[in-house]
Amino acid sequence: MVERLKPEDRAAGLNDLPGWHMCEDREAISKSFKFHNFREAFAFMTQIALVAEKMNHHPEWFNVYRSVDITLSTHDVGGLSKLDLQLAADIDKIAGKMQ
Ligand SMILES: C[C@H](O)[C@H](O)[C@H]1CNC2=NC(N)=NC(=O)C2=N1
Repeated sequence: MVERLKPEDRAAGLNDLPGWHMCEDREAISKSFKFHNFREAFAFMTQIALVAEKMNHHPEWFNVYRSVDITLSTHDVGGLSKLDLQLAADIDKIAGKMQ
């Protein structure tokens, strides 16, 4: 069972994830991405979906046209775990490859 991160580990992890920030209303992190068009935004989401399935750790996200807003938290622990930091890093890697 994955553990909820201690505040210091959460802060350290976030430091290594530019653009990701803590949500104001809950223990979760979030980042917004913008692409050239819907096709690219959806390709981004498709690649994330494959990684998320492998990890058995799934994003909350909101897509409108070429924007994708992603929120990560670990529902099983009611907060953040190392899985959220891992998935955030993987998401940034996917976004980086698309530019
Ligand atoms: C039973 C199953 O392992 C769990 O529900 C997994 C699936 N995906 C998950 N995704 C996220 N973001 N948090 C979880 O706690 C979680 N738990």
